[in-house]
Amino acid sequence: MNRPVRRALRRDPRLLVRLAAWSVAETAPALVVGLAVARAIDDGFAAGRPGTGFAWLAVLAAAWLVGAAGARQVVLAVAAIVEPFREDLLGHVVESALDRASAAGHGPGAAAVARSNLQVELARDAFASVITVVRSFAFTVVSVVLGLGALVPEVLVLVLPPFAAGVGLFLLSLPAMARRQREFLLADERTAGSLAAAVGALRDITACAAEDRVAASVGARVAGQAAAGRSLARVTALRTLSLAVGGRLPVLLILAGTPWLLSRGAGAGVVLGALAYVTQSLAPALGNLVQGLGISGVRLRVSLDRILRPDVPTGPASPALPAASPALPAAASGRPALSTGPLVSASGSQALSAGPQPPSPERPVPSPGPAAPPYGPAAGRVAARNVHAELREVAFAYGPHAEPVISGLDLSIPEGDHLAVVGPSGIGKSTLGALLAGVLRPGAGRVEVGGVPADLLDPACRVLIPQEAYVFRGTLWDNLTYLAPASREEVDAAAREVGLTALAERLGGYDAEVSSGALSPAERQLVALTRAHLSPACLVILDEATCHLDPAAEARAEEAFARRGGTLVVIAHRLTSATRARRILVMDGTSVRLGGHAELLAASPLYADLVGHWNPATPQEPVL
Ligand SMILES: Nc1ncnc2c1ncn2[C@@H]1O[C@H](COP(=O)(O)OP(=O)(O)OP(=O)(O)O)[C@@H](O)[C@H]1O
Repeated sequence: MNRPVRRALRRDPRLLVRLAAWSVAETAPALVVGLAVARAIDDGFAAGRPGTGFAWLAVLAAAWLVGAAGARQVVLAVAAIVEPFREDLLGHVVESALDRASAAGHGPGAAAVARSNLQVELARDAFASVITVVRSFAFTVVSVVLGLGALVPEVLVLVLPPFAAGVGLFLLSLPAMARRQREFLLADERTAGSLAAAVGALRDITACAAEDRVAASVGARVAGQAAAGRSLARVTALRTLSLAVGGRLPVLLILAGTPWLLSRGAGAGVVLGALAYVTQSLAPALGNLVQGLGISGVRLRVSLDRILRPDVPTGPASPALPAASPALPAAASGRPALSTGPLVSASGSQALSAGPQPPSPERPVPSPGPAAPPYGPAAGRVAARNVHAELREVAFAYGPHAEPVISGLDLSIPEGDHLAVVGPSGIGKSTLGALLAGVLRPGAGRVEVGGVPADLLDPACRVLIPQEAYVFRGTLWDNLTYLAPASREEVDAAAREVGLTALAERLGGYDAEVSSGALSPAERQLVALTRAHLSPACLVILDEATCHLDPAAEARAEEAFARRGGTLVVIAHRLTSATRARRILVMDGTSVRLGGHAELLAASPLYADLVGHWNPATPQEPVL
């Protein structure tokens, strides 16, 4: 770790000489302050010679000017040392990235390089800060010792021992402090990283009903950070003690030793001058050292560790959610959970396996239906005997004081049903879909699927496809088989059924890389629909999942799901969806009505009204 630092310091000795020379100028006030105050009082104002007093104060003012000019040059000299250090580290980062990329056989990861660059900037700043602080401390101490020696050498006996004790205490506590500061820094980053990951994955977390697990995981990070903070606070007390001993005790000793100093011929000005040296120069220099080394030194170390030894786990710069992604259950929404890893096929395939056999990529998806075996639950989830959905006295509101979107709803959806849900926009259709999928929990009443509360149901039993379909960066094949492994024939068949074949060919086959941004909304919907079609779920909820498709493509996709078996709930975007369904649920806010198309036309004014706005002769249907 020290190599780049040593290299930077040894690169050009002239730079160090220049830095030292300007440091002398910068610390001119520290050298002069006590002397000027003492002489201004003893030889000037107290002796009735104000001219001499002002002259000494002018000397002090001149020293401040010299100090200011010196400080400016010091910044430039430090930059001259630090910038090559930065370039050195940058070169290392780029070379390592290229080496790793050529070893792995792909281009350098831009994100990794960007992260390392950030570490380089942090290391550069920390290095500059450490040089500044340590150098300033050394020059200030020498200046103060010289100044006190010139003023009244006896006072050194009162100042130096406690000051040395304070510095000693600080140096003794430094390793523990650095360690704990570093642990706190890393804990802080881990908390921020896991929070950022959780916020970025909120949709997936909700879809997978993984809120409790993610909250526990983030909570553990927060608790870890709190513990690191407490532990740091304990050593910080030592730091405060070292400041008190090194910076404040000399003041007390000078005050207590004033009679002694006066008896040795010192005047009141000398005592004041000695106090000025301690309070204006020595104590601040010690404070800066303690603060600067304790924080910047640790930052320098952590950053250099990350740059030079990226494989050493010093704490992720932007860690993914720990443990959450590999174990999250299959996405109820038909979307992958957090990562594009292999998790979903595992949980998705287990869902229908009657026994403990491992999932096989070639194993055909059993056709769901009343004779389907009990669904094996994902971890922490409950198996359902069937997917008969039952809603009893269900009420739901989006907040404790919000108007309920759904209230007193009773609904029975037998296994194998094909139900269309229609109603005006904002009436609660998606809310009903989310309750059925277990993504939302009812405020009152029960929503059960196969006798199991919907939110506790094994996610593999049902799939909810929302309006905005989710496609992750990866191959088309990975996107399609995300919820369950499938053979080539099965994928071909599902693609044909749903209407994805032409798109798959146009993209260049199943191995083509796809991403959300590269596909149109309709193409994304086709991918998500085919993925759901391939899944083992026996309860499929399409929440306007075909809204971007043209009417013919929508009809084809819906019919494919109707033929697929299992229970199908279509939250209709167009009324044609209703005419294809076996039963239609009309939601109108205060009540719901269930029935067939003809029956509802006669019995539900709202349904008749919705249909009345729709002229089947024109392609323009009312949007629900
Ligand atoms: N997350 C939420 N927080 C607060 N209110 C919400 C939330 N989601 C929906 N709502 C409100 O709940 C009501 C029902 O919304 P919902 O999306 O279920 O209706 P919808 O019938 O599906 O509408 P659309 O056909 O426009 O999609 C609306 O008033 C909506 O604004």
